[in-house]
Amino acid sequence: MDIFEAIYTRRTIGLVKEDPVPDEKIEKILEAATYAPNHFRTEPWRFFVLRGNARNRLGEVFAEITQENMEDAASEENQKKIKRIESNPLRAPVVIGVAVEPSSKKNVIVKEEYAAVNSAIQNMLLAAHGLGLGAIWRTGPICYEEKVKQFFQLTEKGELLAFLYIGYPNMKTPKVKKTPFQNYTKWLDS
Ligand SMILES: Cc1cc2nc3c(=O)[nH]c(=O)nc-3n(C[C@H](O)[C@H](O)[C@H](O)COP(=O)(O)O)c2cc1C
Repeated sequence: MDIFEAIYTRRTIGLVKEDPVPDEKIEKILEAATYAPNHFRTEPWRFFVLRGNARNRLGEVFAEITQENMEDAASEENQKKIKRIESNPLRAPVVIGVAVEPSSKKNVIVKEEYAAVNSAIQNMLLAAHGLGLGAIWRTGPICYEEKVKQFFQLTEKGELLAFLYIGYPNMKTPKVKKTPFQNYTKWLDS
């Protein structure tokens, strides 16, 4: 796929089939991630490929966090919400957690470590699209909870930046209207 075709036709695909994704495709996505720019070549990305029951284990962590943050977790409505959130990681056959582990090398600016990982994530989304897969980048406050960090055994400085839910698309590609770049651009020539 031509690079511009990939960029212009990639859309967030929130609904995917349960069909498994071959390891080779997952590996290509991970490899694409590692080609992202990263200042001082710190390679601050960490990947966690969750499939099968690992997704249930993540769901249990989501449920615990949700429950702890509720005033009345026992109410019928809240119990339903907890169950729904617990099942969230089952929405795709593959969930890749992408985290940043900022390097402690001299001169490294932490913000830039985040920038590198976010660039890697975009590479992953484009690679998934190029391989005929659908993907959605999911976050929300739960992403940044201590228990999620513990689940992935991140260091104190580490942070989970994305859950990429990946599978074969099970929805029509949404149409989006993009704001022309002119609206956000100033050309400075002198
Ligand atoms: C940092 C980040 C976090 C996101 N988190 C979510 C999320 O939690 N749930 C969701 O539905 N989409 C999430 N998205 C995806 C955006 O909603 C999506 O990219 C946006 O709607 C534009 O659609 P497009 O990707 O098809 O252009 C996230 C995107 C980014 C960059």
